[in-house]
Amino acid sequence: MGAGRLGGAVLSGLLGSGHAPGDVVVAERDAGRAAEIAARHGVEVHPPTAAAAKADVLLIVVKPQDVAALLTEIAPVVPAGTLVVSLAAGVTTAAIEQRLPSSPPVIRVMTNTPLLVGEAMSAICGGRHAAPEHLAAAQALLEPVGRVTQVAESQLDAVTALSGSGPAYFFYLVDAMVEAGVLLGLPRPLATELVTQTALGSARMLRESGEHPALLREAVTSPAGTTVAALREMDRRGVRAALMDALEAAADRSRELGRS
Ligand SMILES: NC(=O)C1=CN([C@@H]2O[C@H](COP(=O)(O)OP(=O)(O)OC[C@H]3O[C@@H](n4cnc5c(N)ncnc54)[C@H](OP(=O)(O)O)[C@@H]3O)[C@@H](O)[C@H]2O)C=CC1
Ligand SMILES: O=C(O)[C@@H]1CCC=N1
Repeated sequence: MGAGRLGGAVLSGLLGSGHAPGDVVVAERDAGRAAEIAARHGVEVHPPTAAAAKADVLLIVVKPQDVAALLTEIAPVVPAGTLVVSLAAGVTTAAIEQRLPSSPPVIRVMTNTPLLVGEAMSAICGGRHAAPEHLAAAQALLEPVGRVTQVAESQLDAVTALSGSGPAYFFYLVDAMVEAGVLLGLPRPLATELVTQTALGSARMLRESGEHPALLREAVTSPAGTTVAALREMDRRGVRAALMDALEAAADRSRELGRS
């Protein structure tokens, strides 16, 4: 349900990880996107009620503000045994359960767009009617497109602020660093290559060394060198405090979306 930016990525991820196009039905209200998706992926596209009535697993990937209206529309046709998996930020399992009289098991997911390259970070939790096998089913669905961890629902607003929105922060940083490279006189393609490979290499070091990021940072920071000159400037400008405030704002917004 919903094949926008994230829904489209989920669809590509599912098909790329071996789900047959014939096993997937998409509901997308933007007619142009619906036609494009049907043509590109060879999946059936139906209105929400027709799609929901057929689903063993119902993936909700519409904007948080659209979840209530969608659930109201499909509630009469969702079979009792359907596994409902919501990827919407902020919307609680209780809010979803409340709108579905068939009391289906509900799993709430916070994933992120690196799903497109098989490197998603997904966190999942179960609602009132979700049993371990439902969590396992959601985990199996998401594992082919990245890592999956189980969390308490009370942690999901923080998870959203860290890994859900996280790719945007890294892209923002990369964009700013490339711009700095241009300021320093480098051609944009070269600056982009330098920063992208540096981001990839740094991420691999974090994962593969298991070292604390502060130690990895220290190893780059030579006495009276270039790195410490840059880091002092970042500290002077309050970059660390700005990041804390920014992530707090994201978590607050996630909570707010849950109330709308
Ligand atoms: N983008 C991201 O990185 C992440 C997003 N999310 C969550 O994923 C969800 C989707 O986000 P995103 O993909 O960015 O949003 P988009 O607006 O790109 O996609 C949502 C799509 O759902 C369609 N839609 C809305 N209501 C219905 C309906 N009743 N039936 C069928 N289709 C419908 C929308 O159509 P229309 O354009 O007409 O409204 C739109 O195409 C959100 O809940 C968000 O919180 C979670 C983690 C990461
Ligand atoms: O910006 C948003 O609200 C969504 C949720 C996490 C990432 N994108």
